[in-house]
This record gives sequence, structure tokens and C-alpha cells, in this order.
Amino acid sequence: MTTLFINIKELIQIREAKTKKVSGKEMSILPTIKNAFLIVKDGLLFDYGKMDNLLECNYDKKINCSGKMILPTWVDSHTHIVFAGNREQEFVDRINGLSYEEIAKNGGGILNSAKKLQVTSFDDLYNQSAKRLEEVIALGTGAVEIKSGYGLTVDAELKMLRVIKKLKENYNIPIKATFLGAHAIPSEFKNKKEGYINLIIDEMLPKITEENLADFIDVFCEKGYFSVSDTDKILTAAKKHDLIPKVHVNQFNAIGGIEISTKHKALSVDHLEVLTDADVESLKNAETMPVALPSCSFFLSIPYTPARKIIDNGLPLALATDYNPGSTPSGNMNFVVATACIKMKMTPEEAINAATINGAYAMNLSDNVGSITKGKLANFIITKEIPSYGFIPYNFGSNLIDSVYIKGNKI
Ligand SMILES: N=CN[C@@H](CCC(=O)O)C(=O)O
Ligand SMILES: [Zn+2]
Repeated sequence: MTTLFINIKELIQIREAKTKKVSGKEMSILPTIKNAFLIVKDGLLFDYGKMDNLLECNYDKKINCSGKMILPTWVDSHTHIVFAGNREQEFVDRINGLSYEEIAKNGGGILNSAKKLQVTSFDDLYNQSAKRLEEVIALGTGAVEIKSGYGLTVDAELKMLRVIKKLKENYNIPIKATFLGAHAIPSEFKNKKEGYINLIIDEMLPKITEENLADFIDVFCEKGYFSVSDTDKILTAAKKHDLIPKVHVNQFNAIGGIEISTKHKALSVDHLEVLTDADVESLKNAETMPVALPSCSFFLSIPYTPARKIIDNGLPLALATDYNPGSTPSGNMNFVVATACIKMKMTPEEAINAATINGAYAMNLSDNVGSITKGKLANFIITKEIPSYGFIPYNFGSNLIDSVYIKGNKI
């Protein structure tokens, strides 16, 4: 099956296969072709170029994109979309003056979600999660990472990871699973954190490996959750199971999470709302992708990740949603891109690079998604008629998506 897209006002994010990520000043360059064509063959990007250079070719379908732009689908490298119910009450509690940390200390927060998830059936959890996945695909997301971490018992963590596995089987977009057993210390292990860490290492990890349920390992490395030495211990154990680290660090406090993560060759370090000069130095000596989650900062009214400090130091940066019931009940990457420009002073070029090619790197999917590159998946967004790609963040809150294509098929 071959589809020819013609008269594309601008074809955005065109890259050679060798470009796996963009860093520093490179992030301000977004390669495009104006008045372009694109050929999709058997679900993959087959060819593209200027309309003037379009040769006669056989195709099954032709789509006219006059006035519209095409860009690769968003790559959301950090989500928790498998969760049960919601935490709307905590949202109201915060409006009334409680902080996120205070709510967590009173047994709310992650433990509240875990309580709900533990009593939710596999089918119910799957259905709730599938609905969220369908919602974000319609919003232009064409690859997604999903974490466990609202189970916090052997059975409930396995239930979450099996739900992710079923989502992988039933949906056409690349999905990666991350084991985040070390998301919070369950109440049963209050003052017995070591016991819970041993449960993660001795029982959860072997079972997860046996069923091949995870691609990555994550730890919430933060005061009141897991320390740097806990993180070291868990990442060391996970290495024996071939799980690559993607770590929650520096959300509220800089306690050394970045240094330990880079030491373990983490694929990404995520959050970074607080970032020291020493953290920046650690990142300069690593291949680890820093990931910012601006919707979380927006929703919790906490500082935004200092994108300028990161990019101006020559580092790469990816953007993701963090979709979860507590700190970010939104999986809208369009909002993430707009907020990164408005609040983090990223240019539209930097934000689009961060939400596509650098997101793909942060999921180990550089060969499959994140750019318009021959041989990559034909996962792309056709915009409505817009004057320029800068309109995507500028006209925030408006739906500028005409259609989303996954493996060459309109969804
Ligand atoms: N900070 C850790 N985990 C999630 C939020 C968890 C929750 O509040 O449910 C995050 O990335 O923001
Ligand atoms: Zn998160």
C-alpha cells in the first residue's frame, strides 16, 4: 500500500538516520522542506522532497495537504497512564492550601493511587488505561513510555506491567514499559524501607524478567522516598536483569540523583525542576537525556526545569507529559510544547526537537520514530491550515491537528 501526500505547506523535522539526538545550539535548528511531498509505503516513510522534484510514481491513494503542515508525531517518553480512578480531591486540597508533600505525608499521593489500583481488576485497569492511550494518540502522540509504580505489592506491580504488555499487543504505536516499584514506600513498610527494597530486588525483579514485562527501571530518587544509596542498590540489581535506568530525580530536591544515574549510564533523568551546577557537569560527561515535564510544574505550581541553563550548556533536552493522576492529570503533548516555549523560554524549534527526536532517544527508539526519515514509522501529524509551525505553541489551547497517521493509517 502506497500513499502520496502532496502540496504539504511545510514538511517538518527532516533528518538523516544518523541523527539520534540534538544538543545545545543544534536544538535551535529544525530542518524542513516547504511545498513538499511525502510517500508512505507499507507503514514506513519511503520518500519525500520538494513538489517540483516529484517524479511519476504508482500509488494507491493521494492526499492533498494544501495549506497544512506535516510533522512527526510527538514522542512521550515519560508517563504513568496506567492508573486507577483519580485524585481530584487532592487537587481541591491543594487549592485550599495543602502542599503536594503535605498531602503525601498524610497518606495521600502515590499511596492513595496504590490503594485504588490494588483493588481494581485487571480488566478495569486495562480499560481505563486504554481510554487514556486512545486520547493521547488522537492528540498526536505516536510513541509512549508507561511506568508501573502504583502497585507497590508484587501482585499489583505485575498487574500494572501486564496491562502495559496488553496495551503493547493491542495498539499500533511503539510502547515501552518501565518498572517503577521504587515509587514510594508502602505503608506496610513504613520505617522498614530496606524490607521493601529487598522485595523489589528479590521478588519483583526476577518475576518481571521471567515474564519479560519491562524495558526500563525507574526509581523516585527524592527526600522522603528513595535515597541515592537506595537508588544505587536498585539500579545495580536491575542491571543484572538488563533493565536500563530512566530515573525520577531533582523534582523537589537535588540530592545527588543525577550523578548516581549517570554513573549507571541512565538513558534519561527526568523532572530536574531543581538543578545544580554540579548536576549540569555530571550531564556534560554522560550520554543521558535530561527530560523536562512542564505540565507537572504547571499543575503543582513548582519551578519549571531550567531549560535555558541545560541547552545553553550544550546539553540536549527532551519534553514529556508525566501523565499521572497526582501531579499531571494531562497527556497533551501540544500543551507541553506550548508551555515549554511560554514558561521555559524554549524556542518553537527547540521545543519541537525536544518533543520528537530527543523524546525518541529517551525511549531508545531513535531508529523508529521522532523525525521524518526514510525507513522510520509513518507516524505523523497533519496540521490544520496554519501560517507557520511556530503557531503550534503560539496558539496554545486550540486544536491545530487535522489528522494523525500511525504506520501510514489515519486514526
Ligand atoms: N514524582 C513522582 N511520580 C509522579 C507523580 C506521582 C503521583 O503524584 O502520583 C511524577 O513524576 O510526578
Ligand atoms: Zn513521573
